[in-house]
Amino acid sequence: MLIHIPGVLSRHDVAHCRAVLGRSQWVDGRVTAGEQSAKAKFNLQIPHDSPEGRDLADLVLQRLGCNATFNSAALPLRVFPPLFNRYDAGMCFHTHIDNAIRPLPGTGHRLRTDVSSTLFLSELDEYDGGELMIQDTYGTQKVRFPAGDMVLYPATSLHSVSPVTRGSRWASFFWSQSMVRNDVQRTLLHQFDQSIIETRRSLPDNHPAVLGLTATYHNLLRQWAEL
Ligand SMILES: O=C(O)CCC(=O)C(=O)O
Ligand SMILES: [Fe+2]
Repeated sequence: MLIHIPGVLSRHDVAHCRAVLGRSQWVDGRVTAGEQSAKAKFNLQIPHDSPEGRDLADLVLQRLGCNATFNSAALPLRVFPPLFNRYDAGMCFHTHIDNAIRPLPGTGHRLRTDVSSTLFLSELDEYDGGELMIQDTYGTQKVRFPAGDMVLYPATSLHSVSPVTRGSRWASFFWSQSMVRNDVQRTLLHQFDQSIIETRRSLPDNHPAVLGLTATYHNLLRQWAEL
């Protein structure tokens, strides 16, 4: 399922990221692409081992850590340090699938990419085109959100970024390994969590219905989580 998370970064955060990115060295985006996607990828990136890239990745990780919707929807076990990309006019990323397994920089661990994310850093009126096109079971979804907003989608989806025809589209993108690998189970848990939150608006936390729903949520997570 596609999930839109508004306001992951504040306006101040977005301005800070853009100022730092504006004075950073951009390189060909193919540095992190797999064999097939390298042939499909025409964009620019900040190297993740650059000091600017690391500082901004830490900022995004910090904001993700306290974002309740991201934690409920992705149920992250490991998060790849966010990368930063840019598509100037004429740039695009043709249809591809993200690599299933990625080395986690500097850790000796690997990460299975269950959930893909794009966190937008450009406002909608700053560029034309540049839609993230995600193929899911309901057809192709076209995604373009305001700066600071993020989309989560199953990493199993074929996706592309349509050509930018005016301006420049800047974003952060990364992958999460989820405690719950299966997208259907993960989506059910997220919807269940949202229903519990709704129920707690009108019932006290010690109400038997709230206790029962909370117990079932945790027991389902216990059944399905892999650590
Ligand atoms: O720029 C985006 O929104 C997506 C980037 C992407 O699909 C990738 O780098 O694999
Ligand atoms: Fe991708």
